[in-house]
Amino acid sequence: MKARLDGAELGYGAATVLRDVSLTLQEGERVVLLGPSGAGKTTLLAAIHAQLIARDERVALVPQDHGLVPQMSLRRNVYMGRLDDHGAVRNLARLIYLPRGLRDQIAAVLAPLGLSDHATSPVEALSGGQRQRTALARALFRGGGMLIADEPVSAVDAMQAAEIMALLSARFTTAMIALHDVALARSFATRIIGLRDGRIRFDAAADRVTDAQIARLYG
Ligand SMILES: Nc1ncnc2c1ncn2[C@@H]1O[C@H](COP(=O)(O)OP(=O)(O)OP(=O)(O)O)[C@@H](O)[C@H]1O
Repeated sequence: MKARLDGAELGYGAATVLRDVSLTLQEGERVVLLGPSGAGKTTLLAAIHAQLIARDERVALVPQDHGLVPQMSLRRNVYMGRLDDHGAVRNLARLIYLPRGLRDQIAAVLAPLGLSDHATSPVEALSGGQRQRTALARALFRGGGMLIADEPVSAVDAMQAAEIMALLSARFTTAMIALHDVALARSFATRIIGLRDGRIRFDAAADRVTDAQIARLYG
């Protein structure tokens, strides 16, 4: 068992966003969260992330806003996926001078994401799609037992999105990802959770979720 919520109320301060959330996430599941804007997908991802972090599990995270440092190079931002593996002094030294071995490891992650030509560019000079792929590269470089990602392919074209989701599937056996593209969700997920108006509306194996159930989330 990776994570579990049992009748949880999730929200911010006194404001409850999701009520009565019960779910268990098992190793090997690829869960996609679907639901309209504001339904609580980010809130649920944050709750699962907090639980895993509290248990010292290694999680690769792709936040919706990417969480990049704009003034630093793409490859230094990717390096930051492993900051918590080392103390401050070593990190500072590496952020000033990235040793050859690490540059090579980062290059291997950049290549399949089409970012090789931009390794030394500052993130602020990248396009929206390139920034999103930088955040994905950082997650791949970090690795770990689970991926948590919030709309990780919203800024790339459909072809790239499918390729990236396949890459993520190959690298992470367990994942929870918020998506808005239903077709992509169906091709990636082993399980789909539908959220609407502060509640889980359905939670089932992907091949058992009907198009009508999904349409009702957005209707
Ligand atoms: N930091 C916060 N403080 C207070 N309320 C918040 C905060 N973050 C989100 N909310 C509220 O919680 C609700 C759910 O937001 P959340 O970001 O989880 O939805 P979402 O399904 O991820 O939406 P989107 O698809 O637009 O990213 C919204 O009503 C939002 O306004």
